[in-house]
Amino acid sequence: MQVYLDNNATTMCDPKVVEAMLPFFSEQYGNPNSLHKFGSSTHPALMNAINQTYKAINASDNDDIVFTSCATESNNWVLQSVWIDHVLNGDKNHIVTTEVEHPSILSTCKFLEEQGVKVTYLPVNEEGVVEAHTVKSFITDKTALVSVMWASNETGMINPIKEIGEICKEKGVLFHTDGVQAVGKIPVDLQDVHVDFLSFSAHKFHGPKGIGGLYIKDSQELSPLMHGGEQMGGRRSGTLNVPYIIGMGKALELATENIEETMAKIRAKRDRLEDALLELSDTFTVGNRDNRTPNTILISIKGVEGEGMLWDLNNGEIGASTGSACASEDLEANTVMLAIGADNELAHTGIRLSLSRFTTDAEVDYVISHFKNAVARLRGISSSFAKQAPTKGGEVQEC
Ligand SMILES: Cc1ncc(COP(=O)(O)O)c(CN[C@@H](CS)C(=O)O)c1O
Repeated sequence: MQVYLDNNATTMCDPKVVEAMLPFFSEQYGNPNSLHKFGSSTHPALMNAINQTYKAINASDNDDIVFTSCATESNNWVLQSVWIDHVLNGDKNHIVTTEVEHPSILSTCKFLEEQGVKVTYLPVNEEGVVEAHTVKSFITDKTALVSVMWASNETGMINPIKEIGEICKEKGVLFHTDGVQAVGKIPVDLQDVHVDFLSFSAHKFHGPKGIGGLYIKDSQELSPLMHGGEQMGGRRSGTLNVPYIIGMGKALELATENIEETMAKIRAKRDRLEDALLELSDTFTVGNRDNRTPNTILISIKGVEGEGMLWDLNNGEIGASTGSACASEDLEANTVMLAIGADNELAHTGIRLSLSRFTTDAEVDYVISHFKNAVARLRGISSSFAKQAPTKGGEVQEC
């Protein structure tokens, strides 16, 4: 049995999404900006996809949604253009973000620091969540932007975005949220939550890789990163990726049409899996389930290196990760586990399991069985663990 439990890295394209996309590769393949029928024949489906996208996040007609190639582009666009508009051409010089953002935020902030921008990387609490009062305390009159992810790709933990948005609105500071792990997974209602910018990416909610978007509140000014061609009203030049935009729209419709019911079904499987794995001695999972995306588990297994566990799971045809795929090449400790206070040894034991609406009960049963056997195998050969007698209480005593 093959079981895919790395849906926070990317998801399978829903077959219904593929079906919606197909006609726009070799039948209705015109450039939407062309004046002839080959181009204009794509417009009805494009408009439908745009409407599906607006509906999925409850954006208003006054707002802009600009299609990008991915959330990494969307994140880079917001950070670099706020720098251009409000630092280089304004009187601001400060950005507030968190220690646990995705590399596309953290690396871009590092680049901006090299250009002289002051960046505050806020700590997270023991649950991996940034607290709204902490954000408030670091905003100054020189702050150009606050950027806090809606939900963590590593832990699934959900940040207090509504509170932070109210603080930023009150202080007159622009607010960006990286919504990649929220859109299509939990309710995102931008008439209820104040954000100026929101990044999202289709391959996180069973759409195609290579298409994402940036929500821009009230269609406010934001210098373009991509010039030439004037598509999207000049906000993001480049020929529109018609099949992928249509695929993203369909994926959003499928992901959000009964989102509460879908979340409940995924959470039931996740909780059953998490409860079973926590029966193993000296394990813990990060974060309160009630404040976590319904599909994610970040579990620490004392005495078992994350990479070794991944290898064993992979041998059992189970796909998981030690954290963000972007960081999977390096054998560094999980940065989020370090940020919540785990020591370096423990931070190397994290395994991220992320389910989807396609995960079955039979797959969960298989993973439970294989995971427990793998832990027993790996602990049996672990020098650091073998000497210790695991206890129910989790406090392991020297033999
Ligand atoms: C919160 C967050 N923000 C941005 C991205 C990047 O999305 P792209 O569309 O691939 O550019 C991701 C993708 N995180 C994957 C791959 S690194 C993970 O394994 O966690 C994300 O989770």
